[in-house]
Amino acid sequence: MGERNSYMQTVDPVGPSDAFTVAEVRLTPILIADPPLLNTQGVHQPYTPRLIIEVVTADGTSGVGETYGDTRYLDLAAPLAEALPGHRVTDLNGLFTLAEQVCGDPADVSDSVDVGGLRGVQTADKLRLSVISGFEVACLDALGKQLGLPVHALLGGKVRDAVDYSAYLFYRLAEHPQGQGEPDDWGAALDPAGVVAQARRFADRYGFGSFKLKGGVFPPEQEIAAVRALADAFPGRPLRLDPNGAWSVETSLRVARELGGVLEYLEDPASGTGRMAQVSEGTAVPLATNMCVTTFQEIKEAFARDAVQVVLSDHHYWGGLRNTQQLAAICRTFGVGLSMHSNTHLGISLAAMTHVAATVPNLDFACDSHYPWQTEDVITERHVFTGGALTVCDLPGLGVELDRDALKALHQRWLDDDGTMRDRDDAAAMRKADPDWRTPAVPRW
Ligand SMILES: O=C([O-])C(=O)C[C@H](O)[C@@H](O)C(=O)[O-]
Ligand SMILES: [Mg+2]
Repeated sequence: MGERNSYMQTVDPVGPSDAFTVAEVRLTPILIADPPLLNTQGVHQPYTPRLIIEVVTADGTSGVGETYGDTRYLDLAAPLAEALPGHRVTDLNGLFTLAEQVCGDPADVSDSVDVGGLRGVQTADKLRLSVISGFEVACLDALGKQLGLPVHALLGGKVRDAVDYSAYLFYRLAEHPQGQGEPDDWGAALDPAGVVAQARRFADRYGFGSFKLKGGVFPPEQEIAAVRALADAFPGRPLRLDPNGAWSVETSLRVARELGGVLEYLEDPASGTGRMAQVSEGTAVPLATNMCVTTFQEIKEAFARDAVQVVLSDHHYWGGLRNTQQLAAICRTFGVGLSMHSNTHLGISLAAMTHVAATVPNLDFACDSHYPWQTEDVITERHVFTGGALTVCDLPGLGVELDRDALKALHQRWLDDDGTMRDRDDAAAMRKADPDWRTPAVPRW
């Protein structure tokens, strides 16, 4: 534990040049409560790691960012935090160069599938971009506060005053295996009736008008039945199903045939651009992805083969808010739809998502967000969904304020952890309920 504590680091101010110069960077890894949500890999851990990044400028302005907090991200964030003082928060392009210089040797990263993020194959570039995204958001937040401008204005200005979000439905257990974690009153959702009840509660409480079900958990017939039950309960509402690449091409095509009339899009039915292209060829149901197109390099093949019709952007994946805008422009150019992906996150990331979403003209679909599942936060005022949307904030920066007591408490939880929760591992969490559980081979069905 001792060595890990060094992540809570403060870098001394260096060389005053002007108010925009970064004087100090603080990295605070935290563990946040997460409910027992099921996916094809297993179940969410009772607590999941996030990293909170604070960039303080020479005039004492502090900007905040948030990203993944697993060890492999912390290992890249630490040298970047050390190198950033002396650079300006305006030098966002320089952030990428700096990260390339200090964030380690790409060869050190295995190309295994990223279990926690379910984002396809893990590479050094992807890890580095996810780290940069948190720093970029923190720099933009600081700059916006200094200039008295909201982040969306720094990105060129909002084109909408509210951003629509979709209800993110999960099959789930009533409680974590072995009674760990924080209890909640959602109960289990393991069949169509449970899924509909969960959707009803989301709709009543937050006004969400569209629904996404995380699939790949049960055999496809059961998930088809759940989507049909949703269609009956909410006639005409946009529905999505996302098994995270768990199905074969044949299974994907069968599900597409059966649900063709009710799905807005089918998300990552099969894994990899090749399989997605085969599915796409055989169905008119639009295919969406946050797995086979997650970097600029992956776009060309996927678009050329018409493997996907919708890309789910995610500023953590793509290296920040400005890269998300670039992705949006590419999608617009090629007539590919744009939606927004989410992983377990807190209010800083939701604010960042909302700012960039407000600036993208071709945001064609309501964005995903896990936020309603998160009961803890590090900001003083939680975001409130009204009519399924968030109002775009016009306050300077992101428009959120860090709750330092909450941050301290969640960091303490990270310090107190014996290491088991510091790296998200849904399969390991599932083994607490089923000791024989192994990450299923793909395709699972
Ligand atoms: O749309 C997606 O693929 C996700 O949101 C990936 C996530 O990791 C989700 O499956 C989860 O949190 O279990
Ligand atoms: Mg997905």
